Amino acid sequence: MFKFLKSKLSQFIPKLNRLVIVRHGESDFNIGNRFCGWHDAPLSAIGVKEALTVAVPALLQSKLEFDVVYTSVLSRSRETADMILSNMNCSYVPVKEDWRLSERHYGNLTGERKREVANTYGEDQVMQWRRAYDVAPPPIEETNRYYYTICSNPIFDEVPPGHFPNSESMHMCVERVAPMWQEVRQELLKGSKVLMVVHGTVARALVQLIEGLSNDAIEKINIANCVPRVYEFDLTTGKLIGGGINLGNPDYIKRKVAEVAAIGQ
Ligand SMILES: O=C(O)[C@@H](COP(=O)(O)O)OP(=O)(O)O
Repeated sequence: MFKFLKSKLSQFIPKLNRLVIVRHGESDFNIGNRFCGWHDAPLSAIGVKEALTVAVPALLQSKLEFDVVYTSVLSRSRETADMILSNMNCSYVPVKEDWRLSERHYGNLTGERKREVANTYGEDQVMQWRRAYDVAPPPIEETNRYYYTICSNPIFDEVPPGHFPNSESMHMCVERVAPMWQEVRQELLKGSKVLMVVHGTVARALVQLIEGLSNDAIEKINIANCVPRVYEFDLTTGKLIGGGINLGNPDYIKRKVAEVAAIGQ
C-alpha cells in the first residue's frame, strides 16, 4: 500500500526544471553601437518594444512561469525584467538584483563607437577587445567622460572593496559570474523556476558555464536582445538535458545575432 501511494505521489513531483536567460532590450548605447559596459544607459524605445514584442510573446507561447528573477543593478536589465513581469501579469514575482550580473566593464572604450574605434585601431583589434577571452580593453581613464558617473554611481555600492574593475576581459567576467551561477543553480535544483535578465557578455558567460563550452567556442557566440534562451535540468542528477533552445522566429534571431556580431556603422 505504502509503495503504491509513493509511486502515485511521485507522478506529481517534478523531474525537471527550466532556466530562462534573456539579454535586455536595445539600450541607448546599442543604437549608436557604442561600448557601454558599466555605464548605466537606459533602454531605447526599440528596447522597450523588443521586451514587449519579442521576449513576452515567446515566453507566453512556451507557457513559461517564474518564481524568481535575477538581474543586474544596471537599469537596461532591470527595466527589461520589470516589463517582462508586468506584461506576463506576474509583477508579484521577486526580482533579485546583483552587481555580479552587470555587463563586463569595457574600460576606456566606454562611450566610444565601435566603428570609429575600428577606423582608428583596425577591425581585428576591435574584435580582440570585444571577443578575445583573455584580452581586457585599456583601463578607463579619468579623462573618459563616463569615468566619474560610473565610479560614483550608487548602484555599485555593493561591489566589495578591491573588486571595482577599471576594465574586464571575458575571462574576468566569467570569474565573477561563476559563483552567482552556482547560487542560481542551487535554487533551480530545488525546483524554483528562474528567469535571468542580463547582458550580452554575462549571457555568454552563463552559456559557457552551463554548456561547458571551450574558451575558443564562446568567443564565437553572440546573443540577440530579448530572445529567451531556455535550458532544461534533470532534478535528480542535476545535469543539463540537451542544449540551450532559443525561443522565437529563427530568421529574426539569425538576423539579430549577425547584427550583434558586426562592428556596425
Ligand atoms: O557593453 C556593451 O557595449 C554591450 C555588449 O557589447 P559587445 O560585447 O557585443 O560589443 O553590452 P550590453 O548591451 O549587452 O549590456
